[in-house]
Amino acid sequence: MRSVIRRRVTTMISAFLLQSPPLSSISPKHHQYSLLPLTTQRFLTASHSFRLRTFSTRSIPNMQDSASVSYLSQREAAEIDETLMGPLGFSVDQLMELAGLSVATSVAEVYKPSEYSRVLAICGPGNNGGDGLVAARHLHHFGYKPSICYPKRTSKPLYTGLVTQLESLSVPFVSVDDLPEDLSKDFDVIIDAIFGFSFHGAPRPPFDDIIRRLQTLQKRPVIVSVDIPSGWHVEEGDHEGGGIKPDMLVSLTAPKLCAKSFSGPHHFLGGRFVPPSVAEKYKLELPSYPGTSMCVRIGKPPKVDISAMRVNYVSPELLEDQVESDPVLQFRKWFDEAVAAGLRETNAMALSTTSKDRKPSSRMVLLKGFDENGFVWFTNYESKKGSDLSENPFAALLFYWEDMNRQVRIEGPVERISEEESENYYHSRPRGSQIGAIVSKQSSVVPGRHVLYDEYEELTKKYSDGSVIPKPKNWGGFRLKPNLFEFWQGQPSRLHDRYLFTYIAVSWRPVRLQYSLQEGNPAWIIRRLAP
Ligand SMILES: NC(=O)C1=CN([C@@H]2O[C@H](COP(=O)(O)OP(=O)(O)OC[C@H]3O[C@@H](n4cnc5c(N)ncnc54)[C@H](OP(=O)(O)O)[C@@H]3O)[C@@H](O)[C@H]2O)[C@H](O)CC1
Ligand SMILES: Cc1cc2nc3c(=O)[nH]c(=O)nc-3n(C[C@H](O)[C@H](O)[C@H](O)COP(=O)(O)O)c2cc1C
Ligand SMILES: Cc1ncc(COP(=O)(O)O)c(C=O)c1O
Ligand SMILES: [K+]
Repeated sequence: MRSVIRRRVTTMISAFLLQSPPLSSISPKHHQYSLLPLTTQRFLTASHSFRLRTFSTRSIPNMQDSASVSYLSQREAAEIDETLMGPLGFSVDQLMELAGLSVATSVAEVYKPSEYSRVLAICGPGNNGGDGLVAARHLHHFGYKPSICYPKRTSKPLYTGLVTQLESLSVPFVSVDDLPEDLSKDFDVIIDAIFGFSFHGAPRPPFDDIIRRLQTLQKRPVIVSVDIPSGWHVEEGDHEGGGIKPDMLVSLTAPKLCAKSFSGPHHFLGGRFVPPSVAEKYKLELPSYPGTSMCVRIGKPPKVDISAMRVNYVSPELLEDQVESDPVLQFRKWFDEAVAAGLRETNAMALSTTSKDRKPSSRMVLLKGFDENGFVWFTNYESKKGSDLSENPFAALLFYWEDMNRQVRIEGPVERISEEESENYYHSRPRGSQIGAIVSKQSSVVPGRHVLYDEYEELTKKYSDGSVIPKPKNWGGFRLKPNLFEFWQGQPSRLHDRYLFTYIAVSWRPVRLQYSLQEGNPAWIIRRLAP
């Protein structure tokens, strides 16, 4: 019996894959690099002079050209939905869960709960409304305070289950009559989950009135539309004008044709469940999703007002008795925490040097070790920083661990490490990087990339037998011996915690200290600084 069912399902899937004609209106533009991820394609088309390189998906924003993403008609959207839930074995609950999660993660990418906690999800009678219920549940778990307006409930177990789940989280349900006239007083974000791709005709009560209120609000919360801005024609968009103007649209599976006329700042796609067979069959051009994310930004990068860009840092307080008396220990603690938090390149630091004419310059380098003797990095001694340091052997290091609202400054004299230490480190590096260090006369002018590549190829051949690649004399490490540290922990309203550690020769004793010497490490003086 089971094998008969399996055979039937297999036949259905093959029939679906082989027979259904591709959707005419979504035929992709011919693309020279169509087998590459879209991000790479864009990179290649934009700049042919660069060689192909792979990006870590976490490292570049996924902003796709809207032209390179497929749009679906109403019929096509419904057909894909049926296919997913038919031969491809998905259930509606599953797709709704994935859709709602994609909406919640998209909201969380743009509207942080610290500023946009009060969310109202207005849910319609169909699956679009169900997506709104699921999104509200996830937003609750992400730290938002959602409320639900769900005037036309259905009695299907899927929906009653979603309502029960929200009620068990004490998420309030508000009736249309109880909604405040001015929605911006009570809500920071409105999730428009009223109508999705099955909307037709003109909105009927009570949704006509709700949509009218969303259109006409003067001062309003941000509006996030799920799949379709409610009231818009699924293909023509806001063809009569005067429809709602969402700030964010989260398209599901693939954007519908109406999304072409979406001009708001944030267009996201949540469809990280579309099997490749569906994308291939319907010739869908879909962006790649970054990392483990359920959503990806599509459309044009948002226009930003740089002067209004700011983050209000919210962190646990850092009080006097919480900082270590030994700054190297304190650094280790924060460094370990940053590594544990999964920050990328925790050891990347800005290194500032000055030349003999006292002009400063900064660049990033990688910290390769630290202890009570100092902080070590490697470079070319004949580079700009190398010559600066021979002219003025003092430097400043700066770490910024953004996700943790933390900054560390370190200053002090610098010296070269021993040849032996440099040799050891050099030979621990990948062979390609060792050859790279020979090839690069760092900070000198190069006529073109080919010069570097030619020499690199030549040396790669030369050392292809695995023999030792000699370290160039001018390549090695520097060690900064700190006489100053500052640990900075971002706090709300710019009232940050800052602790300055200064190294005082033991023979010298300051008279008035704002913060006393601590036992065990008499040489370091710790003072709190005003932010
Ligand atoms: N694979 C996917 O793309 C997924 C999509 N999901 C979400 O599902 C919606 C589509 O859901 P569906 O249930 O088919 O339709 P809607 O939510 O758009 O709404 C249908 C209900 O709305 C009523 N309706 C339609 N027009 C009107 C109107 N003018 N006024 C009032 N009410 C209207 C309709 O009633 P009818 O009596 O008119 O039939 C229905 O009750 C899609 O957009 C996604 O959000 C899945 O959740 C995940 C997978
Ligand atoms: C994250 C990051 C880490 C880097 N690490 C090093 C490094 O450890 N050593 C190095 O010589 N250059 C490193 N670089 C390159 C430098 O920033 C810089 O371009 C190069 O050293 C030349 O600098 P200079 O001309 O000021 O000497 C790094 C760049 C980045 C973005
Ligand atoms: C030119 C150069 N040298 C050295 C380094 C240090 O890193 P590693 O020794 O891990 O290659 C970097 C890191 O980006 C670099 O760009
Ligand atoms: K909607």
